[in-house]
Amino acid sequence: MGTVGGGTFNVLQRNAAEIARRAGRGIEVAQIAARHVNPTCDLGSTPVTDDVFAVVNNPEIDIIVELIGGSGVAKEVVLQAIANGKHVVTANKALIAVHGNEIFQAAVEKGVMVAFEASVAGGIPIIKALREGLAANQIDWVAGIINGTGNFILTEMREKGRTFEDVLAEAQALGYAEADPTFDVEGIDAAHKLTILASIAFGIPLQFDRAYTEGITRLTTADVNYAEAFGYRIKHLGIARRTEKGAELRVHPTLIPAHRLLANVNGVMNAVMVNGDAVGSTLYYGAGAGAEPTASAVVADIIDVVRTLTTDPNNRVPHLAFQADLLSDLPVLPVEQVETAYYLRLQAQDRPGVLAKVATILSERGINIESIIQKEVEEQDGLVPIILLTHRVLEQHMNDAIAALEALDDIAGPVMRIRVEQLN
Ligand SMILES: NC(=O)c1ccc[n+]([C@@H]2O[C@H](COP(=O)([O-])OP(=O)(O)OC[C@H]3O[C@@H](n4cnc5c(N)ncnc54)[C@H](O)[C@@H]3O)[C@@H](O)[C@H]2O)c1
Ligand SMILES: N[C@@H](CCO)C(=O)O
Ligand code: NA
Repeated sequence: MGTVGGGTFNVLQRNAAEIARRAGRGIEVAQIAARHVNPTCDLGSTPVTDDVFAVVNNPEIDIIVELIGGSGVAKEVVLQAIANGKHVVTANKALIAVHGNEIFQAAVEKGVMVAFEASVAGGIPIIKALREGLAANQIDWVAGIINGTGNFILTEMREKGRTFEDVLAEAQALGYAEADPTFDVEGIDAAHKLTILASIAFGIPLQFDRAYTEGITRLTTADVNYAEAFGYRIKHLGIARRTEKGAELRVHPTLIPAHRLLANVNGVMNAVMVNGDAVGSTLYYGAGAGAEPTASAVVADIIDVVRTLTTDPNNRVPHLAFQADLLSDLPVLPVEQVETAYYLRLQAQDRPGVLAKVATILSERGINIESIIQKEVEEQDGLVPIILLTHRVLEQHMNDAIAALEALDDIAGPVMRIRVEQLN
């Protein structure tokens, strides 16, 4: 009965009549396990226990809705529910991304469903869209803003000049952040969600440990402003792309052209772009976190499960969109094998010839400069910033170039690098 649990209870009560008309039968909250009753809920006579396994083992119950979070007791709850022949609905992306292969296998063996729409992009029905609406397509890439807390922080910093810590505290108070908010700001939560999206898009097993993850904590206002000067915005994106060599799976701050719709997704809103070979580019937008937006997805899953109760278990929509025995072994590429364009910001000594040395290091590694800004103003200690955009290059060549740049006497401190995507 936390944020999402309370929201789910309230939506189920408020919309009970509409939900029953859709599901074909009433849906009753038979029992709740909670440490504390959520003060937004009027429980009436609904029984509450503090023993979650009392619910999981209650023979009167058909569907267990797991809204605890994490991979501790939540994993036990889900596996025990499956073992007891109950269907499961969860919002827990950490659990699905890390233990989903095991959980789905157990569910298939027992002939039960595990539904997890709320786990990715909150209320946006992106799993439904990918798994069913786009089932005709070969999906080429998926790119999205899939952490509400992080996007809220970046938006408030950019638009109102607020500090990182101040906005994070507000996101926590609003119920957007994970129990451990480093999951939000270090990109772990987004990597959990991207792992799930990539599996459903490409038909590969869940491989969270292969995802490349970079957070937003190192971004500075200067980078945000320089990006704008080049006509870009910085967004924290999850990107999954199918290439001939394998699948890219990466979460990192990204410069995207300011006119793209994704660049204009602000606050706690999420958006996911999906590119399919038949449909082209499609975009899904909505609230990525919060009690009732997330409950919207949880309740939709409950309705889905209720409608499917009478379906032959062998004939249901597969958990990962593709038949469980037909997943592909397309490898997830190490990030060094990923090709992107780059934004680089260097702190250079204000002496002649520095720019030429920088250009030489880049060109020796086949890296073309697209545009460059060299600030006239000294910022500090005789240093002037050089900001440049490159054409696309393999990450391993860029790593090599950055190491060479950082070794120059004329360059002070680490080089700031942000990947650039055109998303077309
Ligand atoms: N908050 C959001 O906007 C959002 C959006 C999408 C998905 N999610 C996911 O939903 C899940 C829940 O998130 P939340 O924000 O509601 O978290 P929360 O911390 O508000 O709620 C979790 C609740 O679980 C309770 N709990 C913990 N252990 C328990 C136990 N053994 N028995 C009974 N209750 C127990 C806690 O007391 C708490 O009330 C997480 O997996 C989260 O990642 C959250
Ligand atoms: N902490 C998550 C909740 C939604 O999954 C977010 O901010 O996006
Ligand atoms: Na969703």
